[in-house]
Amino acid sequence: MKDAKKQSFDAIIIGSGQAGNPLAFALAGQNLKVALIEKGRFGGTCVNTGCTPTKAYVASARRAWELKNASDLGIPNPKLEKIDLRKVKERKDKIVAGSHDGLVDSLRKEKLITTFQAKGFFLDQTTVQAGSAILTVPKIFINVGTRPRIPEGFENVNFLTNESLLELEEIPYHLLIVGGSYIGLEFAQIFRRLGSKVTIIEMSDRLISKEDPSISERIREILESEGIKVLCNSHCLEGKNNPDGGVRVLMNCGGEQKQASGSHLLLATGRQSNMDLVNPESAGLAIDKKGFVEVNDHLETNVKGIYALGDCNGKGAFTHTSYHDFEILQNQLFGDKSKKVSDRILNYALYTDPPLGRVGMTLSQAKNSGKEILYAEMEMSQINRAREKGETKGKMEVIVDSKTEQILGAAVLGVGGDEIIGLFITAIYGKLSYKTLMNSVQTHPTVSELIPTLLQQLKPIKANS
Ligand SMILES: Cc1cc2nc3c(=O)[nH]c(=O)nc-3n(C[C@H](O)[C@H](O)[C@H](O)COP(=O)(O)OP(=O)(O)OC[C@H]3O[C@@H](n4cnc5c(N)ncnc54)[C@H](O)[C@@H]3O)c2cc1C
Ligand SMILES: NC(=O)c1ccc[n+]([C@@H]2O[C@H](COP(=O)([O-])OP(=O)(O)OC[C@H]3O[C@@H](n4cnc5c(N)ncnc54)[C@H](O)[C@@H]3O)[C@@H](O)[C@H]2O)c1
Repeated sequence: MKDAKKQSFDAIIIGSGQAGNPLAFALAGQNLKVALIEKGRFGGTCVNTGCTPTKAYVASARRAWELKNASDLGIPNPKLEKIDLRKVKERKDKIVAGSHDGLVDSLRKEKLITTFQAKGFFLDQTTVQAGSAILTVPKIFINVGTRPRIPEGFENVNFLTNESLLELEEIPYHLLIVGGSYIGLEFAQIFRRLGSKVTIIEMSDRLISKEDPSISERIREILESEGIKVLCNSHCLEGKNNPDGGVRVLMNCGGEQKQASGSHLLLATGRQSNMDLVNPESAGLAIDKKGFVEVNDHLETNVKGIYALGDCNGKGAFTHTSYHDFEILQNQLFGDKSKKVSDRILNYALYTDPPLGRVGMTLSQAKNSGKEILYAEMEMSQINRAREKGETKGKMEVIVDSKTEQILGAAVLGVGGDEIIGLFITAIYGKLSYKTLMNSVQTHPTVSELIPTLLQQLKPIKANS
């Protein structure tokens, strides 16, 4: 590369993810010359192989489920043809292309942004190589995200990841899924509803083990009620190809041995940071034990002028956390410098159906926090709107700090839970007393109208000693 001509910019962004793209436009808006480097598809994981395509599939699977269960609501079940995954995929590809192409078009129109379709990596603290181009800058922003983590034991088996599963054109006959968390559970219900047999294999003693046991149990019940098989406490896994073209997963090599056979295998066992792809050692960047780049509350790495945003810094693992990282940097660079990572309140939704909306502490975390807490829960089956919709699975729960009266956490597992949780998120950000929400009059008939009633039922609950 000695002969390559150096190009200079005001800023380089490595990775066109949920933070990098808005940052590129914000920097250009300040009249800065920006290089945006992307090794794959512009738009990153969420747009191309994450949120957008999976939520499009969730919607198709939901429609299939509604048709199959039409008679529950007094409508005759229609005669259904076999689902053609190519059609479902075509719809998904169109939605993804809409977002991807819109972004690429906007990037093309912005004269101050130069895009590079190549892997970007550090040569030193101010120089990055992208393909044959050598770029030098005073400021570098890393937004390289994560990729599927492939555990040991699967070296000799054909497996799918979230990326390749989304490219299938035939519905798997029997999909084995290793990993019972966000990706595993969303795909399990999607493919079950589209017609696959599905088996989830999870090493923990319960599904989505970051949640409280009672929520994990409810989600398991919901999935099992649709015919999904769940095998928890499955350790020491090994994948093997079957002679018939299928796959099998062997479990529990030390104890009672088990195995599950299927036609396809999805590995949904978490993500690993892409920081190793950027040669962090050439810039002297500090990387933690899990492979994430270390940043402070303002997203600065240990090297002056180099910042890291999104999943690769280990401070978040969602699109909204990555976008918030962009907002923090924009505020730090061009605003009043008031925004920081530690202001963020954890929240997310799991897009099973019904979905789980979650904010703040779980009950177990609140019990361990040493705070005096109030707790209330309500079954979805007690809520008229849920009954009218014929969707009574799940529950709502809320945890309050009895001294400050502020809400510490809430979960809504039930119809509309992904949207309803927003009420609690707003109350927490606004540091509202729970009584403000309790005394509000909510629209009838909604699930939210029962939140004041839920709060009236708060009772003290013992902390863990
Ligand atoms: C199946 C699935 C479903 C999901 N669903 C949701 C959801 O419903 N809600 C939600 O909030 N989150 C969801 N997520 C998580 C969400 O997609 C991520 O949190 C989000 O995309 C992270 O954005 P990011 O900006 O950190 O990086 P990414 O979006 O991962 O983008 C990083 C980009 O950097 C590129 N890159 C990597 N290394 C280099 C390099 N050396 N040079 C150049 N480019 C490089 C990559 O190709 C990629 O395009 C889901 C994830 C998956 C996998
Ligand atoms: N709705 C959403 O917001 C959404 C949806 C999908 C993905 N995501 C994001 O994507 C990321 C990845 O999701 P994920 O579900 O792959 O990861 P995860 O880290 O949440 O869960 C991985 C699961 O796999 C299990 N596991 C790991 N190794 C195993 C092994 N060898 N054998 C058996 N089980 C094993 C773990 O116990 C865990 O339950 C998450 O951080 C999440 O934030 C978010």
